[in-house]
Amino acid sequence: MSTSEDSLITTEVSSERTGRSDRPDETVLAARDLDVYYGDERALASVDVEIPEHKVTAIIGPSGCGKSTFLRCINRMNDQIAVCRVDGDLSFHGKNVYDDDVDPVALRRRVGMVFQKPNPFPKSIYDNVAYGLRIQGFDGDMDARVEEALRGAALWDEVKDQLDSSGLDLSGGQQQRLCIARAIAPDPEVILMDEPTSALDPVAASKIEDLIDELAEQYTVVIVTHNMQQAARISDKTAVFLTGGKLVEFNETAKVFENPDEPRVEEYITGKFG
Ligand SMILES: Nc1ncnc2c1ncn2[C@@H]1O[C@H](COP(=O)(O)OP(=O)(O)OP(=O)(O)O)[C@@H](O)[C@H]1O
Repeated sequence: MSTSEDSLITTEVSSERTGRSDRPDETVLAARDLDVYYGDERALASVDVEIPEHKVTAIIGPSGCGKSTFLRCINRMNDQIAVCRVDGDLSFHGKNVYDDDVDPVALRRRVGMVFQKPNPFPKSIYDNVAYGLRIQGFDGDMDARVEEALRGAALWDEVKDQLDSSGLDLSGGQQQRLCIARAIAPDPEVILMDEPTSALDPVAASKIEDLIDELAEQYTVVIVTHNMQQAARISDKTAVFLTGGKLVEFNETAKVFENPDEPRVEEYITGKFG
């Protein structure tokens, strides 16, 4: 097993994440014995994990190991896949989100999502951000909320004079920040991100990484990434899924990257497979 002097990847694990790492963990999401099937195929197998509030949790692992499936369970996006079946418990503040009395639309208001490919609506920048608020029947100061969300997504200064232009006319990185503004406008507690930078150039990706660091002050962030350097740079906790949909290691990011408990995780992180 490696020691901290013999780190598994070249990127340093940041230990100074604006004081977040020193805060004790308060569980906001917990999976217990979570199984997910697509028809007869099991995509997640007995997953147990506790995701802490106001921190960044990275989900890593080889292709097809169930990372996106796990993310989509959290806000019940898997409901839209007819063959998908979920067993076990996935609780948000102690309430199983799969209980009959949970309204998935209300859940998604509290657990927002940002996807791999920026997907703004073919609407103005303003209307993209206002969209979710209008659906909610928000009757407060819309201009102020739109500005606040765009500022929160580090986009306001770039777009404040063109709020009526189409969101589709922005660059890829700006479009992704617009999608983040759209996700935070309804003031969720959790933001799920499924490979949010993989379609972006390195400069745009780096801006999103900085933004994720800021967002974690206010929100709980769960991010799926294929990029291990990114996971090491931006996350407080790392969950490693391996083939068969098993969560094989979950710990502080520094521990996972510098001295993992599981030999298979070390092999994965050092690029021996995956
Ligand atoms: N809509 C679906 N219908 C049927 N099977 C699916 C569906 N979505 C995912 N699967 C299967 O579930 C397993 C896990 O897929 P998932 O997309 O969650 O993995 P992943 O780790 O996110 O993969 P990647 O890194 O390639 O995006 C795979 O075997 C995949 O084929």
